[in-house]
Amino acid sequence: MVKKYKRILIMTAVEVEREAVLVGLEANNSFEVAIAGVGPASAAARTASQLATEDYDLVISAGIGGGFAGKAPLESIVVAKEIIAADLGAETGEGFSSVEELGFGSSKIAVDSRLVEKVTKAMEGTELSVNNGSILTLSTVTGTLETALQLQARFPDAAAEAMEGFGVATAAKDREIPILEIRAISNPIGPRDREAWRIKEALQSLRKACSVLPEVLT
Ligand SMILES: O=C(O)c1cccc(C(=O)CC[C@H]2O[C@@H](n3cnc4c(=O)[nH]cnc43)[C@H](O)[C@@H]2O)c1
Repeated sequence: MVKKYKRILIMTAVEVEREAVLVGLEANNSFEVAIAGVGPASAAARTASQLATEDYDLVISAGIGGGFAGKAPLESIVVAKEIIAADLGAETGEGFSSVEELGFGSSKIAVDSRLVEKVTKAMEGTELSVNNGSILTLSTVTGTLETALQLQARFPDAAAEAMEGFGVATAAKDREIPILEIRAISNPIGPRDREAWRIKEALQSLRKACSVLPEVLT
């Protein structure tokens, strides 16, 4: 049985994402939707500021994101099973070393699997395609096939990437508040083709995905 939440903070990177989330939620009073800015540093700082203003019992990082080939098609939704800072570590002659390998802490933040299952099931009840997998946080949008393949090799369970999840999750974890990350896929991860990004369509998917949240979570 998944608990019900009284006050939920949703952080989006930019205003168009915030608007999509708000339309989906239909002005539900249990939710606050705030702007994180682009990238993990801004996201962590702004989430921490927001969490200092009120008692929230759930935090969600939401927005558009890139989908890995064969894992998350355009306009589908990914609900994170785990949130991973994929570029937190060191480049070495033998490849990438994570902060875990370097002995500096953790690049992974866990998500409550029962909560993920409940939210995923509810979203599947709309006509959305919903997948679960790790969502990677990167400060740089992946723009080559080589980097995409390297990321898939390092994180075989990854379904999507975006730029804020780990920042939002770090601020939530600091206050021991549970976290979710939800991404609507706007582009494939790989060779950069900005013209092919389906931002409008992904925002529609994000709106639809968020429409189930009041019933599932509150
Ligand atoms: O086109 C660009 O050069 C560009 C560079 C940085 C950010 C953007 C955005 O559109 C920012 C919006 C937001 O979208 C997320 N996002 C969407 N697709 C991806 C991706 O493939 N990899 C990483 N992040 C992605 C991200 O969370 C941004 O905040 C455009």
